[in-house]
Amino acid sequence: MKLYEKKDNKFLSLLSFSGKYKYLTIIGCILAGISAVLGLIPFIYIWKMIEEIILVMPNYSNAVNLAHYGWMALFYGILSIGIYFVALMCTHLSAFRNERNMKIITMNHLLKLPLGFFSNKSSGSLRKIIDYSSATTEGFLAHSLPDLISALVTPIAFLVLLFSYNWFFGALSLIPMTIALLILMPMMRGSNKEMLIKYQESLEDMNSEAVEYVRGIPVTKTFQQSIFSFKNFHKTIKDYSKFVTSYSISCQVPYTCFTVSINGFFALLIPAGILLIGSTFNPSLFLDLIFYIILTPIASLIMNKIMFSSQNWMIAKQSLLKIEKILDTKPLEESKNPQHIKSHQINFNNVSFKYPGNTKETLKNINFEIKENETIALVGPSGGGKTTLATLIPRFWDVDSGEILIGDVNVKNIKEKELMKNISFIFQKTQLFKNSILNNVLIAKKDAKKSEVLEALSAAQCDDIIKKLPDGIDTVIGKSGVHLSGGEQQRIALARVILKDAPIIILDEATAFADPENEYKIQKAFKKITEGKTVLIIAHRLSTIKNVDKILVIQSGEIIESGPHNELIEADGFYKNMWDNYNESVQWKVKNFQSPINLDNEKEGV
Ligand SMILES: Nc1ncnc2c1ncn2[C@@H]1O[C@H](COP(=O)(O)OP(=O)(O)OP(=O)(O)O)[C@@H](O)[C@H]1O
Repeated sequence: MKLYEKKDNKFLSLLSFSGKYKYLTIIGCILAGISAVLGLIPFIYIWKMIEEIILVMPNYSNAVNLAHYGWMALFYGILSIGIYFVALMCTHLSAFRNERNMKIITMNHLLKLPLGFFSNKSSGSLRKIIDYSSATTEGFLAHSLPDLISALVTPIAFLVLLFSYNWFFGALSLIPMTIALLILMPMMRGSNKEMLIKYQESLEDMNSEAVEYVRGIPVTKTFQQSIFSFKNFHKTIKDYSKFVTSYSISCQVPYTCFTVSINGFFALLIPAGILLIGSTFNPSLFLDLIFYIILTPIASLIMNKIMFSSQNWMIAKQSLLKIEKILDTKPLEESKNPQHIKSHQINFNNVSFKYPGNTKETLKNINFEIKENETIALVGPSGGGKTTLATLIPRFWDVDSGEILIGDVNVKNIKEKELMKNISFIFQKTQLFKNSILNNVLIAKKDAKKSEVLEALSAAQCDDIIKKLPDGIDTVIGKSGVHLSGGEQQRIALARVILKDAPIIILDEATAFADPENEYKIQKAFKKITEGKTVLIIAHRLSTIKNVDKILVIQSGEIIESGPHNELIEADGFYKNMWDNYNESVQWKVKNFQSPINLDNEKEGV
């Protein structure tokens, strides 16, 4: 049976996550309905006991059926609870399966999504969607659904009972119930439904601003902006409180009327009963009245169950929609006839691309070639599209038109595993795990020997880092007292790339190495990594790319100039202007700071 099928009916969509366990949900619901009906029977026996007592008054010894009625009430009460227990077991088993499958299906789908999808979403927000959504839908299926079914089934049995004893009292009891239903229905639909969605959204906004506020405390303190920084968080709290107040006020009248009507049976029944019974005592009429006084409070229980279960369904439905949004994101297409890479030359042929949801193209008609073992640099103004262009090679996104070839094979026809094996992508922002340095590097090549890892670390200029750590390469990063600077983290990440030894290197040169010594070492490691490889480097410091084979100048998603450094300088165009500005800024830096780096190194590239 296929797990998860998107359907227009969201309840069926949700249930499909349970697979064949969905039948347990159905059985659970049927049992919950039976239990609800059986739960009414003890009330009849209690009433019968009262009836017998009243009819034999004052000769109580004649009340011979009391014990039988009592046992029957107890029997049906226990039977009803027992069946409800089994019903809950069934719905729980199915709900647990549903939660588990929802998590597995969503996580599996995430693994198939283009890597670019994750650049738009924080891992925290994805985790929250998956955890929170599966937990709320589990809660609904396990508890609220059987409650809702029993609350819907009970009124039918209840109505039969109401009219089988005394139609007048039955009709009278029905008036507050009908009023309550009429109030409840609009509360569960239309603007109130939207209000509930908005309520959830404003709660989420407030929570994420709270996280943002706590995360930003060091920055805001540095700039002594505590009140300013609190403004956003304060605004979400105020918005939330404003919303909740107006929501509560809007519910005030209908909810009060609802509560009054579901609890107001007595206000109608007792005076009506007294009027009907009149001055001459009619025991049969009096008994009917007692019966309705015993029975009608069940109605308020039913109404409350309907209200809370419907609310929980609305929340579960919103959660399901969030999961469906992730599942609707198209995974990368796997080629039916995958081909192997024969060389490591890269070609961009008429490539155009725009980000999902954007109207403007980020890259327009890009054409260039990187021959095997050549190094090409991308330069240009911020936001021009350099990173976007580089991320298209390892298929973070698929191109909208044109093609990207590696060794004459379209990247779309290369198996993901082979593509990833052949490319190392060095990001500006390093991601190290809270694990030992050894395991952090081993991610690049699981079966590598310790000596290979040490060699890679040494080539990545990490010897000084390892030496100062208490347990050498077995030191766990992030453990108390073990902290690596940004530059040191970058060097550990470079060791991974050296160990992986992929023939194609895509390198996003970091700009934020504050420490000149780190910067020098990283440049040295970069040199080692790129030897004999096909390299695409996104350069921010022009000195490092002076000797590359070709430089592409990207502006507004287009290649506006291309060629080696000297040719571009001679052309006296955009690049020449960038180069002059860059040199000016280097001179300015040297004048203002006593950098320990040799200026020759800086200008010639290392
Ligand atoms: N994930 C994304 N979703 C939507 N738009 C994006 C995304 N990433 C980048 N962009 C947009 O694409 C354009 C190009 O961005 P890109 O990061 O490729 O530029 P860049 O030249 O690498 O900039 P920088 O030098 O500052 O890193 C920008 O306008 C940016 O806002």
